[in-house]
Amino acid sequence: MLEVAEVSKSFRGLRAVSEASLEVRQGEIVALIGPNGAGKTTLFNLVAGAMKPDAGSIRFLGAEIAGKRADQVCDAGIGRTFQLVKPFADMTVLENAMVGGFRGTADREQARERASLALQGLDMWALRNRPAASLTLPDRKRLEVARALATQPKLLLLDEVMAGLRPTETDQMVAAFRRLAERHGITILLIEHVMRAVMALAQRVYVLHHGEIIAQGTPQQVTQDPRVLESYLGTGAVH
Ligand SMILES: Nc1ncnc2c1ncn2[C@@H]1O[C@H](COP(=O)(O)OP(=O)(O)OP(=O)(O)O)[C@@H](O)[C@H]1O
Repeated sequence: MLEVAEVSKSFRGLRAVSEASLEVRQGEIVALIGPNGAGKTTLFNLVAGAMKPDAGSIRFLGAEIAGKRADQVCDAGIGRTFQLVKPFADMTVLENAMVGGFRGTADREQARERASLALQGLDMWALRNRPAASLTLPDRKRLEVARALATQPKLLLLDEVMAGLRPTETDQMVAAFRRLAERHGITILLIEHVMRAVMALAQRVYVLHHGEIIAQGTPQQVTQDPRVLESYLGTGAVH
């Protein structure tokens, strides 16, 4: 479904992503892990059209999307969340989710329907009339996912949506993503530091370090890889 091939991106001489390649198949849940500053969000930004790669190719469903604008990538079927969640505070939960629901349509009812489905899928329906400003951090994170889901993506990019959650809250979100994948066939690529979630969710994991993919495999394989232990998991930086 997604094929990232030898993609690079530098910022004034700093090579944030260096010839990185990865692929996500239809129906998979794949995790991208690595230390702070490894280039994970930059790689997401390249896929999602927020930035243009200096080199390399990014194909989605067989079509080249490298260098396309964010709205074009979204229209092609890739939804994303942002690490810093900033809902429209005065709008309700439903209205915030509807912002995603208007992708490719100006029909208010259609947007409401998509947003409602997204909120139900994340067990947030009961909160629909609350102002977003009143939400707790975990609920703001879920709302960010709901907004992305309401765009009805084929591929969902999740950027650290479980950071700051308690273990029980993490488990609830993991269960919600499992349901989404199983019932709605959504494919997920997630950046995550919470290894509890990675181990429970991901079928395959890529490890990024200094912009390079240094390991890939099942969660069990990568967590036993000496390079991964040295650069990341052994550092005590993960939960
Ligand atoms: N727009 C930008 N301009 C300049 N440098 C940037 C920009 N975005 C990212 N960087 C730099 O690129 C490197 C990779 O950053 P990135 O945010 O992609 O890492 P990350 O793996 O997502 O980290 P974290 O886990 O902390 O979110 C860092 O050194 C960062 O400072």
